[in-house]
Amino acid sequence: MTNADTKPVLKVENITKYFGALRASHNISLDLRPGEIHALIGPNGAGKSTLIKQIAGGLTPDEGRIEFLDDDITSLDTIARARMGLGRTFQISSLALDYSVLQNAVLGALGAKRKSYGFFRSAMKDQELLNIAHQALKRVGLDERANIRTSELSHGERRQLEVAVALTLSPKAFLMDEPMAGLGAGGSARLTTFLDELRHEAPILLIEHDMDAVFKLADRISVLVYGEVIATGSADEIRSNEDVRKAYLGEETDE
Ligand SMILES: Nc1ncnc2c1ncn2[C@@H]1O[C@H](COP(=O)(O)OP(=O)(O)OP(=O)(O)O)[C@@H](O)[C@H]1O
Repeated sequence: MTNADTKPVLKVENITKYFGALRASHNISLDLRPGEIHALIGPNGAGKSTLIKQIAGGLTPDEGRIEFLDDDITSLDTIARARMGLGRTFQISSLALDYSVLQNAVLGALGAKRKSYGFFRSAMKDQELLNIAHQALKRVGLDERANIRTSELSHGERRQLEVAVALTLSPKAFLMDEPMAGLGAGGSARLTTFLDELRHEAPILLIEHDMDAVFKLADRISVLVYGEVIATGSADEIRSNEDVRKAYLGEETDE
């Protein structure tokens, strides 16, 4: 289902971004609506991560604007956007590997609550932060691993922990950059089920190379090629779109 009539939570309007002479984003417009998973697909180097970084605040667009919950956030930094409720999981892990699973989750909660402690061990005694952290870990199925060093987690568990850290923010929208990467079939299936539920709490803009997951989960799919959105539509519309088949899905079947 798509809540086609509901107001978007996030609106990207005419974003253009150059790296030197390379136009990595070309006049991109898309939105994210309540309750939906909007997937962003496209060949390697199409500009998916560059777009997500501009939405998250790590890169500034040369042209265009970004609106989140009716506010123009184009000039806000990553931290301000996160505090407004824009949650993000990264392609490259941002976890502190020497810290425990629980400590990583508490770090997330600490940022969200704008609390500061001289020593991190004091934060680890803050019951409010601990509750938020445990709750987030429970939701992704990692609570029993709370006291393990993060470096000892499997790849799949680290991905789960990244989602838990994002959850400590109580996000109003999620940006997820390849959350399934490196997961086995079992891990991928579990994350698919989880994201399927999570979308009702906060919609998800999802970059994902796992086409099975994309076509199973996405209410809408946008296809990015050479920095341009060449199509947006339902899974069926995208599957049968001739331009998309030529530009992208044809390649995918050869891999
Ligand atoms: N900081 C940068 N400086 C210069 N060029 C960059 C920078 N970041 C990305 N690019 C280039 O911009 C283009 C888009 O890259 P981007 O990583 O956004 O693509 P992508 O669709 O996310 O690719 P992938 O699926 O491989 O992750 C590529 O040609 C890339 O080499």
